[in-house]
Amino acid sequence: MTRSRKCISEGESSAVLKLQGIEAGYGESMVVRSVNLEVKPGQIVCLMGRNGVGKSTLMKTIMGLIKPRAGTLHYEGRELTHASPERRAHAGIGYVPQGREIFQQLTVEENLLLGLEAAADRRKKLPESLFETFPVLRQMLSRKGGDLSGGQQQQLAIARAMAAGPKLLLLDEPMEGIQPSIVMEIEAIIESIKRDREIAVLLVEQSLEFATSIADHYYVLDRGTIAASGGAEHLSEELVRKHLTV
Ligand SMILES: Nc1ncnc2c1ncn2[C@@H]1O[C@H](COP(=O)(O)OP(=O)(O)OP(=O)(O)O)[C@@H](O)[C@H]1O
Repeated sequence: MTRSRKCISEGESSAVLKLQGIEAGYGESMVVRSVNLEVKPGQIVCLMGRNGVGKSTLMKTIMGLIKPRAGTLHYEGRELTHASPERRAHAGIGYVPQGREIFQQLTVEENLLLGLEAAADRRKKLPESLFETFPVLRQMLSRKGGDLSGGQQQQLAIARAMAAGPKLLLLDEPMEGIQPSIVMEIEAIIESIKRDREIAVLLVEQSLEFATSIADHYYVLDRGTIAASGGAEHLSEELVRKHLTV
């Protein structure tokens, strides 16, 4: 008895993100229901599901942009269920929303410097490692964000979220609306994050092929609840037919 309790508490403390019974929605409508989800340090976790099932709503709830109606959120063992988005960012959660939302009129450098505002150590200088992951951005520091291609803007959005050195990165459909040739560049960036294992990633992604090739773990959301989860090697055709095809 004592032994099993110990195991449970060790499991809890090792998660970088742990959601228990999360419920969230808009006005009268409940979109996300009873969601339990866990991301361990350095893991790549894929959140999958058809359009409109609540993936973005869940990501916004994790970032604190939508207040949960029930449930708890722990980040590195600390409860942040009711913390503001700013507090979560300072704690080490980086977020790249669907559609990127970079500042079109600001330069690449200014966009990146804004990302530093979330840094817990109030650093003023962009880390050199950022340009090792995103070499293309170094040559574009003085260009306006809006002048970059779709793929470069996505890189900028991810780099901005990484500038402050997060421990958890939330990526909401980073490949959406990007040319197939550029998709590979974004995939390579996520692969390099995985290689370093310093940042855990919760990734909304529709491509089964990519999810199976990169993720450690997957969750399938169906009408707001977790319909399936497991090691990414167990993502099956049957599961896809049942929960992912339209
Ligand atoms: N601001 C909002 N106000 C009211 N309802 C919303 C709002 N945003 C989303 N919804 C509704 O919540 C539900 C879930 O939307 P959400 O964007 O979370 O789904 P999703 O799984 O991310 O879909 P997609 O893959 O199309 O982005 C949908 O029915 C949507 O219409």
